[in-house]
This record gives sequence, structure tokens and C-alpha cells, in this order.
Amino acid sequence: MYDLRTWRHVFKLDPNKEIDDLSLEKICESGTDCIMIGGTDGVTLENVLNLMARVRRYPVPCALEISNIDSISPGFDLYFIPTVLNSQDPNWIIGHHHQAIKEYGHFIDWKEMVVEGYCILNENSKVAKLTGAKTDLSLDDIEAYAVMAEKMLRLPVFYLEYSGTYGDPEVVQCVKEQLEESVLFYGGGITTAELAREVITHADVIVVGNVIYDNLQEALKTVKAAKEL
Ligand SMILES: CC(C)=CCC/C(C)=C/CC/C(C)=C/CC/C(C)=C/CC/C(C)=C/CC/C(C)=C/CC/C(C)=C/COP(=O)(O)OP(=O)(O)O
Ligand SMILES: O=P(O)(O)OC[C@@H](O)CO
Ligand SMILES: [Mg+2]
Repeated sequence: MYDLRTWRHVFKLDPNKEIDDLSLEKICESGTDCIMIGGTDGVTLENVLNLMARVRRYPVPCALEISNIDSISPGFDLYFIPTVLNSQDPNWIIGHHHQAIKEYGHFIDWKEMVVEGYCILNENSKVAKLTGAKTDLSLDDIEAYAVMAEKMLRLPVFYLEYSGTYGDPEVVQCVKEQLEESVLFYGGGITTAELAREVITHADVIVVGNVIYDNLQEALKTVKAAKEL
């Protein structure tokens, strides 16, 4: 249905943050490949539905990145299901997923689900704290998670997550070299077109989040930067 291998850029909108109509219009009409709705905390069915309804006015694909069971709603084009490979708590690897499938398995259209193998690398991020991610990893450790995601688990997406801080482009390049099939998502600290341009030379898809709320003009420039490569 959607070929992630053709994507370069995703805007991640946090349902727990305010965005005015004009800013949302600019984001949705920016030429990004997808609007992903998701966040770590304060994600409720109400704020997810509200944001989905507003994004739905535009033709851009709209995806939900599932962070908790209670805020899952029908009506999205795609659902991204994170599994945090470097979490030290099995609930964030398979536990919540097991519970969701046990309760709602018969509703799931697996063609719409994209499982993302997360490797979280910013120890100070909310998501690292929430999931108990082991972030003091060597390059060998990170590469092994990438190979595990692709070869062992056959996940469509491997997600290098530096949420809130810009990561190391060399790490991104080394991880990219490990992957043949899984699409490499990079997210974290992309605050300028220049950083977008740098990291898209290593990752397949860049995910841009916080700068939408901090500096909309710069956020919009990351789309062209990602696509001009
Ligand atoms: C369509 C329909 C109604 C279907 C129903 C059937 C159904 C329930 C399908 C789902 C099946 C399934 C397997 C669900 C998984 C359930 C679940 C809760 C899994 C856990 C996911 C997980 C590991 C979450 C942890 C947090 C995480 C990785 C969130 C992703 C977003 C993220 C990294 C945000 C970063 O945070 P950010 O907002 O940038 O932080 P700041 O606020 O600091 O900026
Ligand atoms: O908010 P930023 O730091 O841009 O990170 C984007 C995304 O990877 C968060 O899940
Ligand atoms: Mg954020």
C-alpha cells in the first residue's frame, strides 16, 4: 500500500502539544511523505482523534505511532508499532504488544501495521526513561540491534532514536551499512535544513518532531533538504 522505501521525510506531531491551524496547514502541505501522530506522554484518545481529524483535511498520509493501547483509534492510513529493542523491560519489547493482540487481535488489519525496531540512544529523553532503555551502547551493540531487527526479526523499520538531541552521523552511516532490507529511520534533534541534509545522506528516512513547535520555518525547510538528495 505505502512503499516506505520511497519515503525520505516524516513530520511527527505530538498530540500533547498545541498547534494552530495555519501552522498545521503548512506542515501538511509541506511535501513531507507522512504525518506521524505520536509522543511519549500525555497521549490520549481525545487528543489523538482531535489531531487526526485536523490532519485529515489534507491529502498527506496520516499514521498513528502507537504509544499506549487506550489511544488507538481506527481511521489512520497506517499504524507504526514500536518495539524498543534496547529496553531492559520486556513490556516495551513485547509485553504491551502481547496484551493488545490478546485483547484486540481480531480487529487488527496487519496490512496497515508497520513494526519499528527502536534503538533509543539519548539517555535524557522521556522515551528512554519511560522504557528503561539501555543507552550506553557501543557501536557494535547498536549495529547488532540493527542486524537483529532485520535478519532475526525481519522488521520493516529500524529506528535510531535520539529524541530531543542530534545524534552521531557516523553511527547512522555504520548502521545503514548493516541493513539491506529494513528501512532506516533516524529521529532526533533535526533543527535545521543543514542537519537534515547531513543525516539524510546516511538514513533512509528522517523524522522531524520538536522543531515544528520551536521554529516552524526551519522545520519546513527540512522537507526540501531531505528530498533534494
Ligand atoms: C485500528 C484499530 C482500532 C486497531 C485495534 C487493534 C490494535 C489494538 C492494534 C495494535 C496492536 C499492537 C501490537 C499494539 C501495541 C501496543 C503498545 C502499547 C505497544 C508499546 C509501544 C511502545 C514500545 C511505546 C513506548 C514509547 C514509544 C517508543 C513511543 C513512540 C513515540 C516516541 C518515541 C516519541 C518520542 O517522544 P517525544 O514526543 O519526541 O518526546 P518529547 O515530548 O520529549 O519531545
Ligand atoms: O523531536 P525530535 O528531537 O525532532 O525527534 C523526532 C522523533 O524521533 C521523536 O520520536
Ligand atoms: Mg517530541
